[in-house]
Amino acid sequence: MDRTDPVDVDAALPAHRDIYFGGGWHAPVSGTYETTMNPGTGGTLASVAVAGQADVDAAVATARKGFLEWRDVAPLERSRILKEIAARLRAHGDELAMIDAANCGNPYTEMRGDATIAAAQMEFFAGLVTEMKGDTIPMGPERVNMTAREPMGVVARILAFNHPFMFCGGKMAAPLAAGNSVIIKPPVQAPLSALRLAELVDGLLPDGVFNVLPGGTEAGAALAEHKDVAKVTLIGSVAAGKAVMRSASDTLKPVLLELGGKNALIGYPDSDPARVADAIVAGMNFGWCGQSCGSTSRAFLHEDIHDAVVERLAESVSRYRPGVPTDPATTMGALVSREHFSKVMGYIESGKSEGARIVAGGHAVTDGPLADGCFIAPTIFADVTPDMTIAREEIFGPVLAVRRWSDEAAMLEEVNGLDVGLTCAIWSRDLATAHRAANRVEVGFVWINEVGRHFLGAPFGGVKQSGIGREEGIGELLSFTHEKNIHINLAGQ
Ligand SMILES: NC(=O)c1ccc[n+]([C@@H]2O[C@H](COP(=O)([O-])OP(=O)(O)OC[C@H]3O[C@@H](n4cnc5c(N)ncnc54)[C@H](O)[C@@H]3O)[C@@H](O)[C@H]2O)c1
Repeated sequence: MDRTDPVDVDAALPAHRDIYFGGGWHAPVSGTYETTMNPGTGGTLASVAVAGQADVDAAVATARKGFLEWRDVAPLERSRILKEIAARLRAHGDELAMIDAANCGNPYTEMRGDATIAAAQMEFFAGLVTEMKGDTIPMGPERVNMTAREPMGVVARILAFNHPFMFCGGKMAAPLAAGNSVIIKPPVQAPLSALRLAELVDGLLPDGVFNVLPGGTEAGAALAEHKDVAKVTLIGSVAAGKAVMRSASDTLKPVLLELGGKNALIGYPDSDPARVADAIVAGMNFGWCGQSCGSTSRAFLHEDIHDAVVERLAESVSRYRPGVPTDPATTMGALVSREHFSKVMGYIESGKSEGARIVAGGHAVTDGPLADGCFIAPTIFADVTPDMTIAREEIFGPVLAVRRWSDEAAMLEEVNGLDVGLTCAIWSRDLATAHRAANRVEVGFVWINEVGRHFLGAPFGGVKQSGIGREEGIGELLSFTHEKNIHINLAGQ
């Protein structure tokens, strides 16, 4: 099946809407189900179980049993099974992409890429199973002292809504490769692709090794608090990150937090205005409505190039036009929910009322088939000042704030002036200038003359309140292990 003939949404949806753990499907103990929406049509897609404390307890117990079996599976056998999962993800990429397009509003064609990335992440970590290596410490002929890396136990992964399937498929990879069992808590707005993944993977792993608990804050908090969850991770907002860390503190479990950002793209005076304009648009991830933690949503343009760049932005952004997310021709989708749509529209109104100048967009889109969906035109504000709300808060929507600068030190101070620090893109023909700036920006990931891309193997994560820990490289695998030191006295008996 190719992109001109995508699968039917209804046919792609999972048959199961309950909670998946212990290798089977379970109705929620409370009997609670909630409808999940199609933000492109405003219609209802399905009614999905909401896991509560009792479901979390039952799931963790089966995950613990699954772990005890999985940790003893030989590494290369674990690798073989993970590669089989990856093959299923690739084989079902069309339907998974269609589920996400319908459930979270991102364009089908972009989500097709997400399914491929999830499979690639699975293959990447499957290839690293033998890299959980320890050390030996010289102790002379009578003693052996060594460290071994062991899996931790049950790992809970709580996920954000912007790439539902890619996060579910990709983030289970490292903990499973290291020999842990995994409980996925998919995003409350878009749980359906995770349920489909459970259907696809069912039977490949020992029971309880992979589990999916749809639900909201109660399920997330119960996982973070649970004494038999060895590590909890979150992809989500700064506020949720703080809540998860607080919940985890009662049992002193480690956390891995991938949180929000308000990232800068810096244009130096020697850079090419046309390239910078294209980079600004690309870095915003307008395809999925700017709903990306790494979006460079603050553009700092030197006064020598500011006007030349800004005058190109409207044309550069014109290739993104909101459309029906499930249509393969669509270049820009819908925001994930009516609630989030209203929040983003509120930010746009604040930009207008606080005196910023609209260069593009600034309004909802309701033409024809988009009438009942959550669509907003790609929006660019110029003449933004540092005190404006749109210059300071993560909007997580298709809204870009352009700043003009002349003094490098003052510009860098402003770039670093927020409590978050995830990514930064730097544009200059002079690598010394760019490298000096890369050195000074307080973030975890820097692009020079590039923007937006992730590179499998390169560690991704934030500093300050953008998070704790790194993903997408070998460090992610090792972060799901702990070191045990074993000392042997060969002459002891
Ligand atoms: N750094 C990254 O890699 C990355 C990637 C994608 C998204 N994000 C961030 O995610 C945010 C957007 O996603 P969102 O709206 O789904 O975020 P969110 O914080 O509202 O929710 C994220 C997840 O956390 C759960 N959750 C919320 N409160 C919780 C609590 N108190 N205890 C336990 N679980 C809780 C939610 O149910 C959901 O599954 C943005 O801030 C974005 O920057 C970060």
